[in-house]
Amino acid sequence: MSDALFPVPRARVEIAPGAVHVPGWLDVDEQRRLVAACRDWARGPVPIRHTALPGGGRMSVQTVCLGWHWSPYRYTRTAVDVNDAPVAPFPDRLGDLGRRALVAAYDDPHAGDDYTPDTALINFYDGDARMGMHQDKDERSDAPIVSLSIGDACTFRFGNTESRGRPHRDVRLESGDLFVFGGPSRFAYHGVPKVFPGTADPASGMTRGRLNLTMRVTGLGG
Ligand SMILES: O=C(O)CCC(=O)C(=O)O
Ligand SMILES: [Fe+2]
Repeated sequence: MSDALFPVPRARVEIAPGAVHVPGWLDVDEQRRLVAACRDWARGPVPIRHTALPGGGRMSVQTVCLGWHWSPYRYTRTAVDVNDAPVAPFPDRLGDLGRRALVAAYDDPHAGDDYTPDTALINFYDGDARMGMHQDKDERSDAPIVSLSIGDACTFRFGNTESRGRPHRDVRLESGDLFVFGGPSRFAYHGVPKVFPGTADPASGMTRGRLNLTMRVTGLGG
């Protein structure tokens, strides 16, 4: 039976209360469109970069932001640690995608009604890039985080709200997967200990590396 004629809802997997993994949520056309848009955003007005850390190091991941610029550990309207350019606006169609994502993840037609993300962080992982366990806590809002993955698969480690340590669950995120964390899981520690090079399907638009886009509500207004 053809998927196109009889679309079947994707299975949702609840990883923790409020944290849901929806495998294969984006179809390949949506993945390709998003990759093309991310390539544009990566060029400027703020070029994608390895974020400098206060300790002197740099993140192995490369990041570019929309709506608000994130640098450790705050949001600003201009790229204070790059070229001081105003960041590209947060596009309406990403907000629409974010609202659809909540509907799918929480299996509730109204889950996205009041969701108005105003920033996106676009992360590119190549080579040995990874991301240590951290909380997304520079936002002044407890609205859910919507995370989309395209390209190489990775291990996404989803922990607890108390510490970087156990208990945690390792989830393999593949191209097109959606992961939402909100409610009691909104401030859970999470990270990406491993990316699996060469696992990307070129049909996704990514020939190498992993792209991750997270949408957030900063709660900063204006
Ligand atoms: O790449 C991912 O899946 C997670 C990214 C992340 O946690 C972040 O940008 O804060
Ligand atoms: Fe994060």
